[in-house]
Amino acid sequence: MASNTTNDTESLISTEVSVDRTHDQPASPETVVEATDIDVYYGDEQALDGIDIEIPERQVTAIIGPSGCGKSTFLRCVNRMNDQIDACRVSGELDFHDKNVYDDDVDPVALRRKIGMVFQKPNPFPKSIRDNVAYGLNVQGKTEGVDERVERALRGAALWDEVGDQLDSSGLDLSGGQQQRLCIARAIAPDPEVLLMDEPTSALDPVAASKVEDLIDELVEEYTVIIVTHNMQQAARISDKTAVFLTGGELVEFDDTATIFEDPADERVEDYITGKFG
Ligand SMILES: Nc1ncnc2c1ncn2[C@@H]1O[C@H](COP(=O)(O)OP(=O)(O)OP(=O)(O)O)[C@@H](O)[C@H]1O
Repeated sequence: MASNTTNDTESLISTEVSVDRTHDQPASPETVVEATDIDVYYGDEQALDGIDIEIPERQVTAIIGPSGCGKSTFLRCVNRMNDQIDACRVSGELDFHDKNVYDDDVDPVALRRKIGMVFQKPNPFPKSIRDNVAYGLNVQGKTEGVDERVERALRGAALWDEVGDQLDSSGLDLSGGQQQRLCIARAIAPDPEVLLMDEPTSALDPVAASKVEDLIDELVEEYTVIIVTHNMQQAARISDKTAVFLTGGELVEFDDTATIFEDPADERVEDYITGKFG
């Protein structure tokens, strides 16, 4: 423990945040995404300061921290969604399988097929369920096996049983929780390796949020998941690793989730986890 508040902290943790991740993990997983000295500026304002992190394959990595500390900015660095923000400038190296995604020869659209993204608010297109899921495949010009891939993605997103007989209905007619799982199906249909999730349950009711959490637990068998969450209980429940960002855009600690919540090395992390600030 980093400070002399050990007993207070333990009692808070035991009542408020329980780490119950049971996902089987390989002893030494491969690194799939590696950031080295990533700085991000919006105009003159620095949002991230020298981020170094290695994200392991087929695990859930949670990014937590107070509002404005750069969590979403980091997530958007990974698949270059920040390219779409004019004022945003990124420096440093962000490797996906040892290839810097900021190299000139990287096509961001192709990158985003490999590194899909799910947002806070479900954002299905005003199209049928089938066309929502097939969207990425259509953009790629894929015509063969589309129906099979739509079914596989909907099954993967735990939605097939609910919508398999109404694929021509509008995605907008689904409930919020179903819409979010539809967006997850859309993200996994092109067969990505990494799923970036930016507070994917915060707009959902508790039952729908719980379904998405269960789904993440299944998705990680096939995909690497990086999830931004404000909900520390959720991070403790679903993640293998946790990265704690603090104000100033600094990554102050990154470790196994159990270590972050039960025995953090940095006093500021302990203060944040125990609700002393943020
Ligand atoms: N498009 C943008 N233009 C200018 N500044 C931005 C933009 N997006 C984020 N910022 C600034 O960058 C900093 C980090 O923002 P970011 O949204 O990444 O933080 P966050 O930790 O995800 O916040 P929250 O938890 O509130 O969503 C903040 O100061 C924010 O105001």
